[in-house]
Amino acid sequence: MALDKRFLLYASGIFICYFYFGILQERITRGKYGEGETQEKFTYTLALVFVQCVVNFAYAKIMLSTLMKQGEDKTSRMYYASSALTYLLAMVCSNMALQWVNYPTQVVGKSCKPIPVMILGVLFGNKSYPMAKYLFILTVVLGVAMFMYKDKPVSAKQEVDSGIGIGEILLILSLIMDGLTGAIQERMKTEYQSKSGHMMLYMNLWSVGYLAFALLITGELFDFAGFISRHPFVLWDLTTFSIASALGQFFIFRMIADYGALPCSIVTTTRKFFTVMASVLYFGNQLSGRQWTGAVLVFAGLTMDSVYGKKKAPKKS
Ligand SMILES: Nc1ncnc2c1ncn2[C@@H]1O[C@H](COP(=O)(O)OP(=O)(O)O)[C@@H](O)[C@H]1O
Repeated sequence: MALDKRFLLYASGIFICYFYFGILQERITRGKYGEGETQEKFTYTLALVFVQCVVNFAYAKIMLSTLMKQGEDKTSRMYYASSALTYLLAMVCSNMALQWVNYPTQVVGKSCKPIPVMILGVLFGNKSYPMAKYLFILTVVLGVAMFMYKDKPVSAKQEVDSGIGIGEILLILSLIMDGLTGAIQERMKTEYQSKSGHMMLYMNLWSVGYLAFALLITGELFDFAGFISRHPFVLWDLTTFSIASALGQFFIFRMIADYGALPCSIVTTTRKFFTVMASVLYFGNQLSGRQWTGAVLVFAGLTMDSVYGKKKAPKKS
């Protein structure tokens, strides 16, 4: 992973925008709306992702017709249609998983993202990496997972550990979808030299189409409209959330187009690690021994990767 100025700019953009995105996402989805008997929760995942994709699309459209003209796009529409589907399924599966596993488990699970991105990139994205890179990425992922994993409080009632359940299966499916999305994006780049703005525009356009269909079929659109009319102030949070999402995704697509899906997933995973680390330190908590080991592994893996991970393996034909 080359650490030039542009890379650092994109990484900072992702860190800042998704930090704000995370706060708003939690405020919207965990907030309580109304008082007493009529109090309700926000349960409109499809609608939330729909609004997000509409704003992402609009942002890409505005950028492409003003500041960031990127010329003609020859990318196969099949690639946009399929990557939009895998990108949506990844989000839907990880959200659905929350019905069976708790939030920290979901974050730890999803922090393995660089692994499927790497493996499926090699299998389906025509990518190849030097052997050492696998080791560095594994070190980073292991470090992040060790850092984030929460021991169950001793006083809590021991639940029967059922091993792999529906929640875990959904997380694995979500990771596979993330890996496929990255692999298709790599193919777009090598076969059509697809540009960041075009990828953002069309992936979100297809997603809006799929989601509009799903919203109508499930009837969620009407429930969501009712919710908005009962709690119109949520529109403000939805707007700022979507703007953070569009700005963040802009950097994500720049990162993918210029550096690839794997460096992008390493940055997003490292971002989660830093967010948790900042909150531990901010609240004056001590890092546990396991967390220290995790942090050392993350830094060691990232440093090794930025120093030695650059060498390209011979390209597959
Ligand atoms: N390869 C990608 N292509 C398009 N959008 C992406 C990609 N990777 C991440 N994103 C966007 O960034 C958001 C946050 O991603 P990330 O930080 O990796 O967390 P997670 O996937 O666990 O939700 C995703 O929900 C998605 O909207």
